[in-house]
Amino acid sequence: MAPPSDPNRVLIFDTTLRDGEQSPGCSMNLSEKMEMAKALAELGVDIIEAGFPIASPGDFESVRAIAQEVHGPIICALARCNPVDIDRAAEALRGCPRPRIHVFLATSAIHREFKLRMTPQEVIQRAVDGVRRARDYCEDVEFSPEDAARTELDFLAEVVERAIEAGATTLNIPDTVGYAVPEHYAAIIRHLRTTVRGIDRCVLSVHCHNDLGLAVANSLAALREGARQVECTINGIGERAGNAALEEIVMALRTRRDFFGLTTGINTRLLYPTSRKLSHITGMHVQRNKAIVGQNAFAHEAGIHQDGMLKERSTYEIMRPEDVGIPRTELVLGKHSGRHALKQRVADLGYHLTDEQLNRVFEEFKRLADLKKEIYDSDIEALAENQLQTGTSATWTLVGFTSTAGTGSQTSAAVALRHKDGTIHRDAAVGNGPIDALFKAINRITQTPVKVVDYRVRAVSQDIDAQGEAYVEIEHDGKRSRARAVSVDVVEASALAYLEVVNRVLARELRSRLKPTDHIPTDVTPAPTP
Ligand SMILES: CC(=O)SCCNC(=O)CCNC(=O)[C@H](O)C(C)(C)COP(=O)(O)OP(=O)(O)OC[C@H]1O[C@@H](n2cnc3c(N)ncnc32)[C@H](O)[C@@H]1OP(=O)(O)O
Ligand SMILES: CC(C)C(=O)C(=O)O
Ligand SMILES: [Mg+2]
Repeated sequence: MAPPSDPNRVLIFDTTLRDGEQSPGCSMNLSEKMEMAKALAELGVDIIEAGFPIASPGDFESVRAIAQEVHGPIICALARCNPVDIDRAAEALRGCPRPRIHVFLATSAIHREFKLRMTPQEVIQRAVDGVRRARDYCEDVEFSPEDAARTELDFLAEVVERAIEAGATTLNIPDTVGYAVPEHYAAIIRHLRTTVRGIDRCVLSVHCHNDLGLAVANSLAALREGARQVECTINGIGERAGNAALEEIVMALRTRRDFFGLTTGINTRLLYPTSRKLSHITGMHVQRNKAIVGQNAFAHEAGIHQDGMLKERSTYEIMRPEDVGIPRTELVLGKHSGRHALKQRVADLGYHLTDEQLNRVFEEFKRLADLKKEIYDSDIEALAENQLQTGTSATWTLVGFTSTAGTGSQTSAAVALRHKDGTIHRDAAVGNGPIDALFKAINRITQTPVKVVDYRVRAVSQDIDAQGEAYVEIEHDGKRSRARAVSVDVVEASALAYLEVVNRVLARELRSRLKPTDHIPTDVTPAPTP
């Protein structure tokens, strides 16, 4: 592939399905890889490395299917510098409108001596033969001198030059073991750009691992030196500590365009949905404080920050959550929060307190926050109710339920609820699984259909009789409510959490009838990006 006509355009080479899949616990089957490949194409990546066809019949099939069905990006297959690997890669890519074969061979002294057991001259010859064979099949050939960052610089330059002469069109410089630091890696790229003949006709690429937590920093340093393809993965998954995270590189380039002056073709609003899709498929969760896509990436708990955010979001946010596909900034109430954020949340929950009442709620809130890790809306409501004594207590309580589920049979649930007037109401429903059936049965009784936007269960203690915690987040009338409940039975925990949010919706409606006032949204209205 020739370099892009725009010298400032960075090509995003996604290797989630190859290097990412090499993460322990991240193997994907054909249909999962296909689903991810389609999501990556929609995200706007330029190249998808779909797999390593010689690795297994399943990987061969995945590359073949993606090459046939996913159009738009270049589809790339990995091969060692072995004829059999290259032939297999070419076979998997047959019929692909935009194929690329990626051949690699380690060049560092450690790998030459101990792993490959080859002399430097043998390494050069093997690399040249591999690139030539790949070129017999396709015009777009990438070559990677594996462990480049630990390779003698002059030898690295020689191998790269010989690979270009043999027909490589993209030269990728991997920091295979995450050993480089930004200035060092930038110097390697600078050296290659200034000494290797023919390199300006090719795309210079970077591929960094995160063993020292420097994968993104190293990749960005190399882009500053003229590399124009960056290899990365969604959520930074990959061998050991992972690869450079795609979302972090893309948002660094976008947010600091003033500094880098570079662009990508990524639709950034799909970053979060794509990250969620991968977590869902692999079962590998993203840490809460992960940049860009972590649960805390746009959440603020500290009072001083929350106050700043409420006055002007750019005080504490350098990106807008909606630009990465996260619906909104979250002001989380906890022991570090202050009066401004509490006042906003209390108002959002439909309570209208005097300054004196609010001060009392604030004192109680701080006392509670010292005892609890997280403060839920239900806690704030209880504190506000205490001040107002409005009598909007829970409308419905759970009396009991049964649910039936089994292979091949339809799932159903029967529920009994007590209304606060003392009457017992019973109903039943069928659904897609016990939780769906249960929620539907509750809806039939309460006549308060709400939209579930998030639902999760997790064990909160160990062993087979572990307590299960259910988390339910719903949307009603454009407002969100969340609740958690714990029980040894996760279905019961789910029913209790769901009832709590339904009760909250009903209480809010009641309060608005008691004292109609203007709605003050909790969400922070984003200001335009500078
Ligand atoms: C840095 C990277 O991410 S490289 C990609 C790493 N990914 C993977 O290894 C995942 C898929 N791998 C596999 O399924 C298997 O390792 C296979 C099918 C590729 C090979 O399996 P096996 O033939 O049983 O070999 P094994 O993996 O045990 O050893 C690797 C062999 O390849 C050789 N080799 C390693 N890299 C290369 C290369 N780039 N070119 C040629 N030979 C190579 C090794 O020296 C070793 O050769 P030897 O058998 O003569 O000692
Ligand atoms: C195959 C190569 C590019 C690789 O993944 C690495 O060196 O890390
Ligand atoms: Mg790698």
